[in-house]
Amino acid sequence: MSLTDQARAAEKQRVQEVTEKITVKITELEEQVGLVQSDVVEIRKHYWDEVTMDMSTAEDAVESIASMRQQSEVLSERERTHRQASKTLGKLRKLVQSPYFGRIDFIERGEREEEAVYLGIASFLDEEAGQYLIYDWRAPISSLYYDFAPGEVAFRTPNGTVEGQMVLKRQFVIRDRHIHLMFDTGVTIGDDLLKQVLSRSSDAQMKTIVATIQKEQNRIIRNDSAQMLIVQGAAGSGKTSAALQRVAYLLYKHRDKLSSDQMVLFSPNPLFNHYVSTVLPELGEENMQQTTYQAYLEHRLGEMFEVEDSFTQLEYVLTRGGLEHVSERTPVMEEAYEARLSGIYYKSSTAFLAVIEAYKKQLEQMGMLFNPIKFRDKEVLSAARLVKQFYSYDSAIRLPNRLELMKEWILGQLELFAKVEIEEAWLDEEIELLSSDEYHRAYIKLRKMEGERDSSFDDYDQERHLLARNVLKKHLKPVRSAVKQLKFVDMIGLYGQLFREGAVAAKRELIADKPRYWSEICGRTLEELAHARLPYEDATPFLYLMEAVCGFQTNSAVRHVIIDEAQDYSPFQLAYLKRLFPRCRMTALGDLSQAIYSHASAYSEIDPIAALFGPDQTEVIRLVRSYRSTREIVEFTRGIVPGGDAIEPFTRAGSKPRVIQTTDRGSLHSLLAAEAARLLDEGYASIAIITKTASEAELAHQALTPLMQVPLGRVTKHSPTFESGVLVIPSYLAKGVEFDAVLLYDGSHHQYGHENERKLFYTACTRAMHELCIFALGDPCHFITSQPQDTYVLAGSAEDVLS
Ligand SMILES: Nc1ncnc2c1ncn2[C@@H]1O[C@H](COP(=O)(O)OP(=O)(O)OP(=O)(O)O)[C@@H](O)[C@H]1O
Repeated sequence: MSLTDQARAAEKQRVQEVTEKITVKITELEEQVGLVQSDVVEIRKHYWDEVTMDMSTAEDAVESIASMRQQSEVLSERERTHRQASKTLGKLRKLVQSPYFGRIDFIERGEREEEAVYLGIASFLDEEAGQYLIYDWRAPISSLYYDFAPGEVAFRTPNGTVEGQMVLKRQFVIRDRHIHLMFDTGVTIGDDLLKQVLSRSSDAQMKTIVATIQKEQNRIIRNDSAQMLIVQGAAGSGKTSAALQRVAYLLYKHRDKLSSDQMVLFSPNPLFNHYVSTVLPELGEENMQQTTYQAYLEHRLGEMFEVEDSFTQLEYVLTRGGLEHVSERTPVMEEAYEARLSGIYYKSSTAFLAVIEAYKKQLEQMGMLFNPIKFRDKEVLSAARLVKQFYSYDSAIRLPNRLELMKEWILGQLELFAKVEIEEAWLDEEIELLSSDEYHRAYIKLRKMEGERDSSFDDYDQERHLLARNVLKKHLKPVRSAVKQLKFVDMIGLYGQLFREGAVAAKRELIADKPRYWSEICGRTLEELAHARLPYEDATPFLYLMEAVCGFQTNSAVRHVIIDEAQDYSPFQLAYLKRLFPRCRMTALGDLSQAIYSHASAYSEIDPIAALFGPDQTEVIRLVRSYRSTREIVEFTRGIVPGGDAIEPFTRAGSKPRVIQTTDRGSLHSLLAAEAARLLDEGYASIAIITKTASEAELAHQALTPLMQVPLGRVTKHSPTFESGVLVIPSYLAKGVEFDAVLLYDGSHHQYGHENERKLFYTACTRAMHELCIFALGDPCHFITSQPQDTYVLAGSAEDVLS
């Protein structure tokens, strides 16, 4: 719809006026912030001058404390004002460059006058006129912009629904205070603007989408009713984008009671953390806490074990136990591999979670294991004695509470032990080795105990006793502290017991439906535990058992948990997170088609996740439109996964994916290098050469580096960030991120010949925004050849392509 010249001129004029008003406000605020800052500095500098401290009498003391409190209140009030003003200033500085992106004219039912509502990343009030010149995109009325085309409309407010007519919907692109683009639109959010946004080059960091949020994404962002919001959406459908705008929305809506540090985002890897870390600051909000599940496991178990990470496990699975290139694989090797797969699957299932629950119940009656309490070479309390003590408590008392009683009892026993141990000769030797400092300290202490009498170390017995007590106390400290941390519970033994034949008479029945290769699984688990190694598949069950026995650690401060790539979590892991954050709401975003791990995915059936909060508290939203890739790429990739035909491409055209077949690695590398150079020439900023595994990435990087005209980056699981340019990245680390062009390193049948590699292949291909080119060393895999011929171009042999 074209705008009249008059309308254009009026909008230009308005932008000028609004940015001028914002500029004035910025100047005012800068002054205010400066003043408040000097106040804060002054108060800090003269803090104690203003406080009268006199502790002579009780009354003076009370007065002194009151004066101190008053002074700190003044200081915190100034600091708060400073923080608030700086935050507003930050928002205004963004706003002045691009004050708004949308306008809707709305007439409320029963009213005659229409109101023009301009939407930006924050609201701006003209204080003199008492009128909002810009509305925050998160304000209730702003939802009209995302949800409706002009016509009959309605929006919800805390006081009820407001109905009316939208008579105009206009979009703007304003940069550096100038209107670059402006048009009226009939559809929800004009496809033209979205097409323009999506055609731009990708970036090493994600961008906000507030100007072009789609209706179905708005449902995710503004959902405030579900305790558990499950988003199941196609690759590139905007799950992560919607989740980040949702965080901004919730921070706005609940600004009196919710702060960014009460929200936690679980990301698939540290690289992804960096990738999304600029979205909220771009919207003028502080970032929420960001972590990975792996970092949490490390934090809890890293002291006890060498904890395997999920990527090492995946690498094992994808390289078939590191035997990928071994020509003569024996049946034993094959079996060990299959056994581990079966173990991975079983240990992440809800069936195993139920086994652990049942095991915990059983431990209430029998089967607890303890580490003996040792001091030097003596056993203070044997494991058997601890077991006896444990089961002497009332069996109705919960395990963690009984362990608390045990803890007190053991500390008491250590006191008794110390009374006898103090006579031992080794203490005399230690006393002789005391430094003069330590000796002096002991003397002072003795004087204090003696009531400051001028006693000296004239009584040998007294002196020896005192010094021995000090020395013994020092040596017993680590033992006492281990007891306080419940380290006397033999957690490794307890977990191992689940896999040990006949360890506890009844427990074998706990595992009624044993998975395939059960005895191999048991053997391997016990061996790993014996070497203080914890395979990734054991980490969550181990932690769960530890908490069931010793007491659950919870974090009640966190009110909202967002789990991205939720399909990569097992139902067990999600259940664990739910327990860890008992007061939180959850948003889980996932795509079953990208479930690349061998364990059961929480997304394979919605039921187990819905059960976490109950069906009444759970809502599922599906996104089927894919925004990232061109229509041609989506038409090709959607055929790879079951149910993919439901994925709708967005109408952005590009060229068809190409498949280039070669027969030797030398020409594969020359072709890849030539293709990367061509894409750079065409102006693409980010080009990813995606390999299946990290070991393949290392090989590819080595071989390609000398052939490239630009520096070739390489992403590993330790990379905290990535830059634009050309880089080599293993498929599973490319999750969640995107590139202008993807060159799939080797999509041959040899590399992607197994059914369980389908989703990995799909994930890798769907990282491409504008160009996808798949190389194949030998025959292309059947995930390609089973696609309709017209969805890709087969570029013959290497010679054809080069010529
Ligand atoms: N409403 C929108 N307006 C503009 N861009 C959008 C919109 N929705 C999604 N996009 C863009 O589409 C791309 C994919 O979005 P995003 O990464 O959030 O998808 P995803 O569903 O999390 O993808 P995946 O599961 O494949 O990682 C991003 O470049 C994002 O900016």
